[in-house]
Amino acid sequence: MSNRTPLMAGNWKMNLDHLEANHLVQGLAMALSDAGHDYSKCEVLVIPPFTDIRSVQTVVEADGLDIKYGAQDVSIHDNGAYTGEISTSMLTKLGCTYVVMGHSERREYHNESDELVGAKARKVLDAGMTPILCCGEALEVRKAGTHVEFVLAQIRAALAGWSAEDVAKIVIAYEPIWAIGTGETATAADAQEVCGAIREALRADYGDATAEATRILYGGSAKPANIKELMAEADIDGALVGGASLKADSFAQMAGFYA
Ligand SMILES: O=C(CO)COP(=O)(O)O
Repeated sequence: MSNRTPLMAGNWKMNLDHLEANHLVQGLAMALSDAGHDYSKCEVLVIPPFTDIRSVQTVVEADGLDIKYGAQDVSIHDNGAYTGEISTSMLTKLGCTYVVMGHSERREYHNESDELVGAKARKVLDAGMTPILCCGEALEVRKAGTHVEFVLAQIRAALAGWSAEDVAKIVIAYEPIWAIGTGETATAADAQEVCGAIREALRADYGDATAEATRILYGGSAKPANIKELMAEADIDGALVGGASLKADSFAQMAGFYA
């Protein structure tokens, strides 16, 4: 049994306005409370669009909730002439504690490279927040059987030059692209194969302490029906959930996987 605290992270993507965000967070808090959720057994994180963060902060603070929140992306710059960008200090000011980077949708639609993803992770860590570094292969790579090498290369390129101590503070999310939003979940064994290989690569590169401390999530059509099976795997420490995080009851149920 590892001493890593499981993390259930809901990536809302480009869904829900700030009023709907209020409603979802309140509903989630209520569903978790009704289920007697023990936050020490599973951390609960919501990752709304930027425009919802202030509303989420207001609900979380007013109701004293244990739900954490973060952002889906961030700039590598501090401030200045970067139209459309959001800085780490804007996020910390709003109480964000996590930031996602390198999601396959941003790599694909915004041409984000491993180097840029790594620079974002560095910026987020330096700002005192936790980076959630996403990786994952497309269907062609999976079919070619080179998915493990592909994913390890993404992670190694993003984290080049990092210290073992810093790597231990991040979260890695393995999201096979063919399983995102398709209803096609990787089997628990498929997910474990890659998550286990990631942990072994961390062990080889940074040593046992880092390999044991770094949390590794699975993402891709994770839902109440498959979460227990996924969480039973040795190297899966939580999930990065898209669709199923948009409903309070289903996301709360996932966070209570241990019950
Ligand atoms: O991309 C994902 C989370 O970041 C996964 O999305 P789905 O859970 O909707 O497949």
